[in-house]
Amino acid sequence: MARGQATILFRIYRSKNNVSRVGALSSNQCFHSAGRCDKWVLEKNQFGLTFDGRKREFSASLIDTVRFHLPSGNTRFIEFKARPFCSSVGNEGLVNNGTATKPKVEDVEQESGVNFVQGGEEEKVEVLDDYFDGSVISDSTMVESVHKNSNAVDSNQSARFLHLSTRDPVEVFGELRSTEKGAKINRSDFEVLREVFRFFSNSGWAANQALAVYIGKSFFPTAAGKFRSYFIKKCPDDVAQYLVWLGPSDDAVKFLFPIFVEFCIEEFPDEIKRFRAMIESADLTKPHTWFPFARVMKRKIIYHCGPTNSGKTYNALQRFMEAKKGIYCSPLRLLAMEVFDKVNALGVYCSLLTGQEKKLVPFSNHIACTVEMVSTDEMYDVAVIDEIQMMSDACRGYAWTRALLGLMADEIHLCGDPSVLDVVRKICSETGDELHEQHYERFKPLVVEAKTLLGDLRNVRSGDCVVAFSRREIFEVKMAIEKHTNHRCCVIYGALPPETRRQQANLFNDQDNEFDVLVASDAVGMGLNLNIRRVVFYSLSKYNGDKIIPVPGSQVKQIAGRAGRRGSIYPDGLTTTLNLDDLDYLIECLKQPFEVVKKVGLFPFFEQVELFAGQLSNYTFCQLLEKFGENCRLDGSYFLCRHDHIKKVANMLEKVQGLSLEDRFNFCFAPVNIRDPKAMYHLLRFASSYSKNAPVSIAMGMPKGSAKNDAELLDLETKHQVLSMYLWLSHQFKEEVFPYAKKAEAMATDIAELLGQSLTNANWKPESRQAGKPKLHQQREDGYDRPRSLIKSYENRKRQEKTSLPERTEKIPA
Ligand SMILES: Nc1ncnc2c1ncn2[C@@H]1O[C@H](COP(=O)(O)OP(=O)(O)OP(=O)(O)O)[C@@H](O)[C@H]1O
Ligand SMILES: [Mg+2]
Repeated sequence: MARGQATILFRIYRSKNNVSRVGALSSNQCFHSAGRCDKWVLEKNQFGLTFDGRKREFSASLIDTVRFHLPSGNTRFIEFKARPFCSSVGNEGLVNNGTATKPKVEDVEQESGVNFVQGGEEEKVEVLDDYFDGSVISDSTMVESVHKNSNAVDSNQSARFLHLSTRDPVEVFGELRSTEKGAKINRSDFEVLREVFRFFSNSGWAANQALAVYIGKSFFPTAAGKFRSYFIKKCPDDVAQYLVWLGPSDDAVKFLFPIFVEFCIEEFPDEIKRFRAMIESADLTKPHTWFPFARVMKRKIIYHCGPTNSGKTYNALQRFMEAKKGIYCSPLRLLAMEVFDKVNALGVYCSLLTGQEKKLVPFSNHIACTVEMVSTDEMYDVAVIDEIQMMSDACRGYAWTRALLGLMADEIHLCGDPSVLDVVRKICSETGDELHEQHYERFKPLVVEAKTLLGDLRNVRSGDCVVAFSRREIFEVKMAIEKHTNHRCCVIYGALPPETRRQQANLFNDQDNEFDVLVASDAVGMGLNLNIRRVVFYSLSKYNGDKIIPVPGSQVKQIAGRAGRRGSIYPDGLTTTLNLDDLDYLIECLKQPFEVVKKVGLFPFFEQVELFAGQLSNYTFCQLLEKFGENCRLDGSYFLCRHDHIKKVANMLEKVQGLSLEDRFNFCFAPVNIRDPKAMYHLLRFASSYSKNAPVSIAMGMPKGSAKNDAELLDLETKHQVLSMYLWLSHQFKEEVFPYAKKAEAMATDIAELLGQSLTNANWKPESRQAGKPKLHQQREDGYDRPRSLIKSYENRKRQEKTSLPERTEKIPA
């Protein structure tokens, strides 16, 4: 090592009572629940930090700012790229310290004349156990805001308080404890001190850091209040003066915090114990350890990585069919059904398992299932997990994560775009599985037609798929096309049952009929085998349940990529927009590289929720879920999946007496459209009957025929969803309690057929399920509504940057 250089080393001590704890390192001090134990040491220009516990990596993400003193007395700042111990953002919950990230050392070299060398480029901080001889310079750690420039501090005052700022908080606290009565403080100083403590109580940083010693956020204000009374009562004069000098500031908070920790450890051992038990029961860290049987296997993972229409699933399915025993995990019922049909047609016996149906084919060793239904108890030779990028889906991601971590298969084929490749690499290195990557390109490049439809639906052509992002728009487009052209339209959107979507897809694919245009929602982006010549975006904005937003680039890519399919009559894919205004946004989306996903979804098993519930009494199930979300701990590669939908159902079922926690948990996963009051009513009815152990009736009449208007069509959609929910529950719970499953199945089949007939004839104005949803349209006189482009403003901005128009056609390589 060059002269004058120093290496950051971490020495780890086991604490006296062997307690080692996540987040043991606070901003300036090392804490663990047994108290403060650590020291900064410096030897031969090397700087080290003693730390509790065994030799292990710790997360620099838990460190905020560290200021330490070199022997010369110069104050130096080391800023570790900080993340508070507990992230208060979104669903992340507490951040675990499983993986260390490289600290960022800033400004140190310039200020100290000492070069700090960090250990290599890799993400881990090197932890050396053998370096120290234990020589300790001083307890010179102190808290300081990184933003504070020491030059700005009055140097005289600074010198005056130096002994305080560097004092061991244990010592300060010891002094407070042994003092009967503190110094007399004059009124104005007292007011300042009150402000300082108010600032401390309101500090989000302190509340976050307090979690490191298991002071929960709800208890923090109480603890801070008691700390204030205690402190002011016993405060020695020099400490009071120092705080007055610091004033209500981050510096004051960071000075007080370690003393506050000492206070809490002494004053609130029960609260700490309780909160700690709760936190530990909401521990979602190291999810790969949840599947010990999968962990003892040496699995071979093959990632088929590429854009849509590149043969990923095809190749994975070849291995699936060759295997003695295989499982195919699908993102959709529809795709599971398609694989089930295809594989059986090729002579490989295959069963089907979705939430709603179990079709057991005699002698079959293969199974096509939806990803939520995958068994982690069965052994397979080959497993396929399709659309693996869905691991990062905000709501359903956990099902893919669970399949990847838990499947007991010698060979697992993952098919998807490259967005989760990095995370999968990381997961495989944790699980010890062998990862092979196979990269794919589209069979034929996708071509953008820059002419667009010039805002006129009369320019649609045979083989077009017009994509709109609401049910209302879909029907308006269908009506306009059928009114102003000779084309007939098939329709596909999310609320339709898979059978109906399939029937519509077949109608569109079949060349011997007049249905040659497809009008579809984003539901077309995945799963269906469609012969699309050109994907035309009617608009590129959609309602996200809250506001109208531009459709995300990855989704645009996925949908546009449906155009052109190997082996179909349209092997070359084209895409464009209805309006010229939207074109640049489309091109931009297609050119965007796949985003690299950093985190994938997790959701607790029932057993984990049950364990957590054991720590809390008198909480409703919905409140339990909320608390779990607030307090769960996650490793850096995972997020907790959104569960507002689950909470909404949990809330509704609160009034149903006699359901066990497990029943509630299972009912909450029933497939129900929470925005459809009729469907919600039926779910409530099903749960009420179930809780009384009474046979659950369907209590719903069959419609007389196909729909004559949109209200009747909506009714058919709802009826099918309710039947689908009944079937799902019948598989989830005891069949005796849902004795009409066969009848429900027959009714569902008939309704899916009626829906197909209704769509073929539909020529009415659509109604909305939800009143008050913002409209995207402005009425035109020539018979159809034209979307008002939100992309336009975006485009205008872009246009100012560019002067030339796009080329007439543009090839997008992927
Ligand atoms: N080697 C092949 N021989 C014959 N047909 C193929 C071959 N590879 C792919 N195909 C066909 O090309 C089409 C697209 O392939 P596939 O569905 O596997 O693509 P993908 O990359 O999984 O796309 P998606 O994004 O739609 O899931 C399918 O109809 C498939 O049957
Ligand atoms: Mg595929």
